[in-house]
Amino acid sequence: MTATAEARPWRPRVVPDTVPVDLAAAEDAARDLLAALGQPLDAPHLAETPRRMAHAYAELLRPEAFDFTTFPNDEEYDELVLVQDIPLTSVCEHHMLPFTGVAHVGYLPRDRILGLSKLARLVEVTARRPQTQERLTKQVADHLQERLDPRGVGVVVEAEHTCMSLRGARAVGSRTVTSALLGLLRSDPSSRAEFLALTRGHRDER
Ligand SMILES: Nc1nc2c(ncn2[C@@H]2O[C@H](COP(=O)(O)OP(=O)(O)OP(=O)(O)O)[C@@H](O)[C@H]2O)c(=O)[nH]1
Ligand SMILES: [Zn+2]
Repeated sequence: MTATAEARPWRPRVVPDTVPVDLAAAEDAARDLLAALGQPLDAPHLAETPRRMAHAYAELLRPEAFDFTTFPNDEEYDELVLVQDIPLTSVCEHHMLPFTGVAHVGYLPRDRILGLSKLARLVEVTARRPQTQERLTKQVADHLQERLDPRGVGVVVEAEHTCMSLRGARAVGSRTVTSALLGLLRSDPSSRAEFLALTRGHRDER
């Protein structure tokens, strides 16, 4: 790469793997599901519900492509970059019920820095599929490591799973915390401690 090319923003597109969505078939299936669950679908107030269910799930499962815009790290900034409290909505793959919370995503830059909003977009694109919280956390970290090649990556996710709070165990208010640390944020004790203290300190304030 020439010096001029390096000075420019670099914008590879992140395009999620998606398959075409058949909303009409989803609506029929939602109608069948509700009928099988004994719901009176001929009642006027439920007439539109299968269509809404199909659209709602399609929306929850529809990731949007985005540009992974990076810039040269001209100032050789070498401290932690951390975006806290990125809102998160995903769907648990076991029950297809939502889990919601926040992600804290950070990295230690090397040659390039990332457009800050791209950390939030990366969380969003990774969340819009049937997930476990552990996989979601690891995928965000791995993706950032592969694309940006920073010296370290840290991801903490805190979420409430409605499959555990609204039904089943009914553990209302319980939060699950997961983390993925790579590179120096995993191996260097002081970098690791700083990242975890910043994310934990933030949690304790709430
Ligand atoms: N590890 C992990 N488990 C999850 C996640 N989301 C939901 N689960 C769990 O997946 C498990 C599925 O367990 P099963 O026993 O097959 O399902 P179930 O009979 O509906 O279980 P209960 O929820 O306990 O009523 C439950 O313990 C859920 O709490 C997640 O993101 N990560
Ligand atoms: Zn679940």
